[in-house]
Amino acid sequence: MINFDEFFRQLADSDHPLHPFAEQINTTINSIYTPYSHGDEISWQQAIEQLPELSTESTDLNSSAVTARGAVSENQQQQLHKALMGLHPWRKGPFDLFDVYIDTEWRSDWKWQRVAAHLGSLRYKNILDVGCGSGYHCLRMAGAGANTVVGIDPSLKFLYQFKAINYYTQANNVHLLPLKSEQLPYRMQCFDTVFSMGVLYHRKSPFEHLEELKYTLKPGGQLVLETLVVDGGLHTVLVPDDRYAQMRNVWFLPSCDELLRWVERAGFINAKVVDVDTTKLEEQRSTDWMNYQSLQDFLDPNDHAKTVEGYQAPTRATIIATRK
Ligand SMILES: Nc1ncnc2c1ncn2[C@@H]1O[C@H](C[S@+](CC[C@H]([NH3+])C(=O)[O-])CC(=O)[O-])[C@@H](O)[C@H]1O
Repeated sequence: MINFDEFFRQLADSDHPLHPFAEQINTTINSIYTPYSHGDEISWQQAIEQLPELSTESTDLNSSAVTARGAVSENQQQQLHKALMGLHPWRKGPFDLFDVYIDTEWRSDWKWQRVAAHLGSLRYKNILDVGCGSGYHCLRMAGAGANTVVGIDPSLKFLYQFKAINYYTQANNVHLLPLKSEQLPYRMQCFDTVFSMGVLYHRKSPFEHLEELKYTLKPGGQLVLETLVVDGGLHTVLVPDDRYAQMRNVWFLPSCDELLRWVERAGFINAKVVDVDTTKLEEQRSTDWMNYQSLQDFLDPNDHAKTVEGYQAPTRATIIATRK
């Protein structure tokens, strides 16, 4: 099972920025997470139990693959590979544990490289990563010197993947919780930076999401918002008829200008687009560690500028803004 003891142990310190919310977060987690009520959780737990005991001699949270190194035998590597494969599919990474390289579906390091260049220093910051997946970016934030990183994601399997990784990377200031942003305590106003990357388009109400993000931040805190956009000017928004790039749960894809307007109307200032990037086939692809379909299968085979549904191919913008 996923155990949050270390998180709550740290929150018991009255100086911890999340201290005032400990009880409320605990109540919420208890109301939504009943160990082993998900049919696959036993097999994920078994994968964790099969991880070999290895002693981490060094870690590197600052290079493209989040890395743990140490002495390891060939036998132990095989055991590690097998246990980690028990948590397939691996979507966000890459990771390198004792020379077992988890070549994830996404080169999340490419996104981090595009985004991190515009953030300023993360040193001593308290950070929230909404929709954190396996926690890859959370670990990169810790590598950049963050004080505390809280990642939230409703998908329990990602928490197990993080548990496996952090068993070796041992970043005890990074915590993943099985929460949606809607389930966070209202008006926490305790984070210096909030990331929402790849989440806004999954929300039926983008303004509610922007409000949730705003109230997690201290006044003057920084929003880092990454989401799918379309070409066009102000007042341009795509609402797909049904699926978008085969995804069922995609709702609003604004143009960059329209997105900036949303962010400012939601109560942020100094909003600016720092990056726009059309996802390349090399950035999101099937690998041994994610052997289902991937971007190539979601694009028009005759015209990679379009999705199979005929929409603009996935293009993502990153916006940085400040809470008023
Ligand atoms: N309401 C919600 N609250 C919190 N998380 C949510 C919610 N809805 C969906 N998610 C979670 O948001 C993540 C979106 S993926 C981005 C991962 C990472 N950030 C990345 O930038 O690579 C999308 C992509 O593939 O880019 C998933 O893990 C969902 O479970």
